[in-house]
Parts: sequence; structure tokens; C-alpha cells
Amino acid sequence: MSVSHSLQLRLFTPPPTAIPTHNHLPPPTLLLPRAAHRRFLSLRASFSPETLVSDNNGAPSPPPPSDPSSIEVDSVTEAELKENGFRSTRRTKLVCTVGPATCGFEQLEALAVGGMNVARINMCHGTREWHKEVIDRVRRLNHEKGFAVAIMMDTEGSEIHMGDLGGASSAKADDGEIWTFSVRAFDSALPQHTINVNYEGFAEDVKVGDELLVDGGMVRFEVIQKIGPDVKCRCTDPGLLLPRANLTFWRNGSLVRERNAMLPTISSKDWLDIDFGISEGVDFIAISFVKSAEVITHLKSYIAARSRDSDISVIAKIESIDSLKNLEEIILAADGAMVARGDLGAQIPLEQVPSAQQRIVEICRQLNKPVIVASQLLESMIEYPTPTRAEVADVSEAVRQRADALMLSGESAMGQYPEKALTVLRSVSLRIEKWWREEKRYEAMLLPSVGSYFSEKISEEICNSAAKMANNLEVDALFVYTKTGHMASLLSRCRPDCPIFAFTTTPSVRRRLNLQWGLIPFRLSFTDDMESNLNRTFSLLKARNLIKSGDLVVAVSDMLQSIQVMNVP
Ligand SMILES: Nc1ncnc2c1ncn2[C@@H]1O[C@H](COP(=O)(O)OP(=O)(O)OP(=O)(O)O)[C@@H](O)[C@H]1O
Ligand SMILES: CC(=O)C(=O)O
Ligand SMILES: [K+]
Ligand SMILES: [Mg+2]
Repeated sequence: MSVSHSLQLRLFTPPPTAIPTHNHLPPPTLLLPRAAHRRFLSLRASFSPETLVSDNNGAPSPPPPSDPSSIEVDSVTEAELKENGFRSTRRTKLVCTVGPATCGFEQLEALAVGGMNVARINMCHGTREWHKEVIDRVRRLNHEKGFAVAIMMDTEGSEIHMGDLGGASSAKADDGEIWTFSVRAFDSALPQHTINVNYEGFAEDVKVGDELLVDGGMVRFEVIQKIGPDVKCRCTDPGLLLPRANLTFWRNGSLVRERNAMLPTISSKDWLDIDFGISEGVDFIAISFVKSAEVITHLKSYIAARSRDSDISVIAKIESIDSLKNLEEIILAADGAMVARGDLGAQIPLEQVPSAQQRIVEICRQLNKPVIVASQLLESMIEYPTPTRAEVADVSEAVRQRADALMLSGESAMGQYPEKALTVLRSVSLRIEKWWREEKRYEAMLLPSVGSYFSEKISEEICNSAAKMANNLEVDALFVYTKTGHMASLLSRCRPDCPIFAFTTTPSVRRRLNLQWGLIPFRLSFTDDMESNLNRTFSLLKARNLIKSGDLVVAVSDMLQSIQVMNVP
């Protein structure tokens, strides 16, 4: 088999008659037939000369269908593009945890309209039937209203957590109060000031004098007495106890984890949930409390064997000391990562969380994996309609670090102002992104080569060059034609100034691209003939008023490894 790669750099200038020339291109001087105006500079790396990619004058391409509906993009993006143009589209993606406050069809639709790119369901809470209904509603929303909201299933993991408070939505623990934490299964209602704990070994593992942290320290207790399965604790830091909040215990200032470190990352209940996720065709599975790369590799091969066609991306949640120790290899094995600051902040000192976040975001970018910054971004908005200034600063910092996505947890799952919280994420993202572009704050981040094969390295070089060209020429958009989504993610990694229109053939790839920075995923059927793909895309997008004549575009594709620069005819 012959191997051929071509890196083509084309400068396509349309005839001057009908088409306004972009101010970065010199006006053409002669009126010639169309083909003669295609000035191209081509730089080719090829292993076999006879397979050099031609100038697309080979096989005739099928005529472009005239039906404009054969390109799919979500209605919110479409409206945004029409109203404000390319420059103002949001680049940072938004994930919303769906809970009792947002599980209805209209509520989900309001989130989608507000910019939700990914809906997260947390298997810690609710029944499988409940989750199935949410998945069905999101699917219906996509189907009926043209959204491409992806679904992320988050596993429970083998953490130690409280029971469900006997149906109460929360309970207040006051300073000095004595509460009982028990592994007993209570048949009837819970006695007052009693908390059920899910971990059998709890009473054996804790010692009198240990500090017990609820929800990473939102509420604290001191262990004062052990009576069989019951552990009596005195509240030292008062606060609100939420159903199934997680529990950690500390001894002499450090986390005790000898025993729960032996618990599997994926519990037997998690495997059932994963089977459920696979059969429902979720787009992402996020694995809680990942300790090593092996568990990710293991899960990925399990998914591959179970679901031949539906690719599910595996997101490693970084929320434990072990995951920080094995960070590079975990991220390398996974398809993406989440900075799960809630639990992370319970496992390492709080003041170390910001630097851990920065490191995780940076490594993900270098290894070309999408990264989500999660937890407490707008925590006060669970109760109040406006965020604190500190929360806005925290969101800004994550956007400034150029994370792929931000996530709402309780704010959207059970808060009073889910849509308002989403609006805050959206407007802060837009503002910080704009500021970044205006200030031309290009970071001096070296993007190492991530591919193992020569053809992958070529793709990387093409994307790096295309992104640089797009910035230097101040083009309106990058176009990428990608079957697997890989070229799109390589462009996203460069964090270019302009939006990236990612054309892909399958709905599931389109949904998964929705997690990545700066990508506007479109579904479009295309061929190996780039000339015909481009012409077809131009006419379809023009018919929907999404682009106009004269817009300057840089296009790359993973079928024909090329870079083309052109004005929309
Ligand atoms: N499906 C659900 N049903 C009921 N309550 C939910 C559901 N999903 C989330 N919640 C509520 O929203 C809160 C925040 O949601 P989130 O999923 O971020 O919580 P978490 O338990 O802190 O996360 P994790 O367990 O992954 O660390 C939860 O503590 C819970 O009270
Ligand atoms: C999201 C999550 O699991 C955490 O912050 O702990
Ligand atoms: K979880
Ligand atoms: Mg967690």
C-alpha cells in the first residue's frame, strides 16, 4: 500500500467581479476563468510520487444537494452566529448537572437555550429509571429542536458517603451538637441527629479523636465515642448536611485512607451503571476517584467490546491524592479529565487546589485531552440570584486558563436559579475570552507532539500552522472536515482567535465535539473531494445566512491533509 501525504497551502482568490475582497488579500488583477485564479503554494511530503494528491481535478464530485437542511447545527449557535458574527461565539463549553431542579423537558430546553453543551447525570443520586427519563428527554430535545447536547454519566465510585437523610432535602448541624453516624440499616424513620453511612468498615476504621469532614469540610465533626456500629460525633464546624454527601476522616492533620484505598475505583454498582450507560448510548462516562491509568484502560476495552459502534469517551475525574500522583499517565489513558474540586479539596489542603487545577488544565492541553473545571464555581447561586465577586473571579480564572469546559453542580441540579447560573457562566466566559483576544495574550505554551505515527505528526503540524495562519491573517473562521473528530481537537488545542467550524459525518462525534474549546460542531455528509466539500458547505451555510461572500476562511481536512485559505465566493 502506498502512503501519501500532502500539505497544501493554497491561496484562493475569487474573481473580482461579484465578490468583495477581504482586506487581507490583494485584489486579483486579471479576470480569468475560475481555476486560473487559484494561486496555490503547495508543500508536499510524500512517500510515493504516483499518489501525489492532485489539484482536485480527478474524479468528478456529485453535484451539491440544494437542500439547505442537510447541514445540522444547533439553533442557539445558529442564532448567535447570525446576530453577532463569528467573533462573539462562546469558546468555553458549559456542562450542567441535571437534578430535581432541571429534569423536566421545559427546564432542560431552557438550559439548552441558555448554552448547555453537555448534560451530566450523577449516578450517586436518583434511580436508574429517573436517569433514563432524563436521557430520553435530552435525546428528544436534540431530535425535535436540533440541539446536540451530549450526555455525561458520572459514576458513584467507592467513596464513603452519608445516606439520603430519610427523604429530607437537607439537615442543619449546629455547633456542639452530638450526631450519630451509623452503618446500621434503619427499617423505619431515622432517629433524630442520626446519619446513615454506606461503608461497612466505617465504625471499625475511625478512632476517637479523628476529625470527620462532610462534603470536603463544609461541615466538620470530632469523633467522641464508638458504640458498636454507631459513632458519636460532636459538631465543630456547623453547616448544612446534604443527602449522600461524602465523608472523609482525618487523623493528626492528614487524611486516613488505608482502608478506603482498598475499595475498587469501579464498584459492582458502578459496573451496572456503566452497562446502563452503554445501552443508553451516553456520550461520556466520567469515572470518580480514579487512582491509576489501568482502570481507565480496562474500562475503555470493556466499552469497546460492548458497544461496537457507539464510541463513548471516558473522562477521568481527578479528585484524589493518587490521581494527582499518576496524573500524566491517567490523562494519557483517558479521553479527557475533570478537575473535581469538591472531593479534591477534601483530600488535599484547600490552598493546594488552585495550583492542582492549573497543572491539570495545562497537562490536558498538552496531551490534547478536553478538561472540565468543576464544583462550587457559583455555589452561592444555589440560594441567591447573584454570584459573589469571588465566584466570578474563580470562573474568570478557569476561562483564562483556557479550560475546555466549566461545570455547574448543585447550582443546576437542585439550586433555585439554574438558568441564571448558566447565564453567569456564559457572560463571564464571553467577556474573558474577548478580553484575551483584544489583549493578544498569546500564551507561550509549547504544544508537544502527541501522535505516535508520522501521519499523526503531519496532522498536528497542519493544525498548528493553520491556527497560526488564522491568527496572523485574522481570518473569520477555521473549517475542519473530520470523520473521527481528531483534527478538530488538534485545532481546538491551539486555542485560535477565530471559531472552528467542525464538520463531521456522525451525530455522536458531533455531540462529543461539543465538549471541546472553540469548536462549533456541524453534521454534514462529505466526500474525499475537498473542492466539492467546500463548495457545498459554502452554499449550505450561505443559504442559512451563517456565512457571507468575502468571509475569509482557513480550511483543513483529515482526508486530504491540506491547508487552504480562501474567501467565501
Ligand atoms: N439526580 C439527582 N437527584 C437528586 N439530587 C441530586 C441529583 N443530582 C444531584 N443532586 C443534588 O445536587 C447536589 C450537587 O450535585 P453533584 O452531582 O455535583 O453532587 P456531588 O454529590 O457533590 O458530586 P460527586 O458525588 O460527583 O462528587 C448533590 O449533592 C445532590 O444534593
Ligand atoms: C464533581 C465532583 O465529583 C467533585 O467535585 O467532587
Ligand atoms: K459522582
Ligand atoms: Mg466527587
